[in-house]
Amino acid sequence: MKMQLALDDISLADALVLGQKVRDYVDIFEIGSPLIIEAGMDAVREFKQKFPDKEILADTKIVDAGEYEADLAFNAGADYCTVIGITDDLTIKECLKAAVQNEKHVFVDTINIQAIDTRIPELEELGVDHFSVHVGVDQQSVGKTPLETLSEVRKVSKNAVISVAGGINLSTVHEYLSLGADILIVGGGINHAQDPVAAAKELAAKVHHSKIEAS
Ligand SMILES: O=C([C@H](O)CO)[C@H](O)[C@H](O)COP(=O)(O)O
Repeated sequence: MKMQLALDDISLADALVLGQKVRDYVDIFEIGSPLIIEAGMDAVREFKQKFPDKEILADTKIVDAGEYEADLAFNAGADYCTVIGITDDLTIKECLKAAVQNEKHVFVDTINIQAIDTRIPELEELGVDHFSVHVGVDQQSVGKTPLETLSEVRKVSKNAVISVAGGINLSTVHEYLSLGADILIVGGGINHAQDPVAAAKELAAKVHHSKIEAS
């Protein structure tokens, strides 16, 4: 299992400093949506340049102009971008087209998909093979977690790469280790920890010792 660090409510300068300190523990650096809004694709470019041995995910959360926006992320050096699963199939297909052209990948974010059992097969029919099971920060504030959706997606997905995100931290990580995700995403659980480097180290030890390997 891989660990992805989501860099969300942090400045680009601070993110680069944190990235340097935790680089040994992190497999994928995620340039989070708030950081993209603040710093744009320069954040992706800077991370790719400073950490060429790491995978970079741009959490673009695309909802329209799929090919154009996905290209922005790939051209900046992202290995992955994200598109919202409840958006139009045309947009999903345009993102997939950009991914194929750039030899990169698109994660479809499951945020707010109501019917997992029908939407996941529909998306796989379009060619989707990467899902990010995600409960956003606003839904987390009313007690939601991605646990149930992760089990559902694992059950209905044919063979996709699956990541999981939404309030995962040192106290809750054990609940996710055996549920079949390939990538565990942590944002606040590291960034907001009292000691972010120690939290990253401890989380990585658990995640990397989990039996499930990312493809
Ligand atoms: O995608 C995210 C969210 O929508 C804010 O952009 C976060 O990166 C994701 O939820 C992981 O962060 P935590 O929930 O703080 O672990």
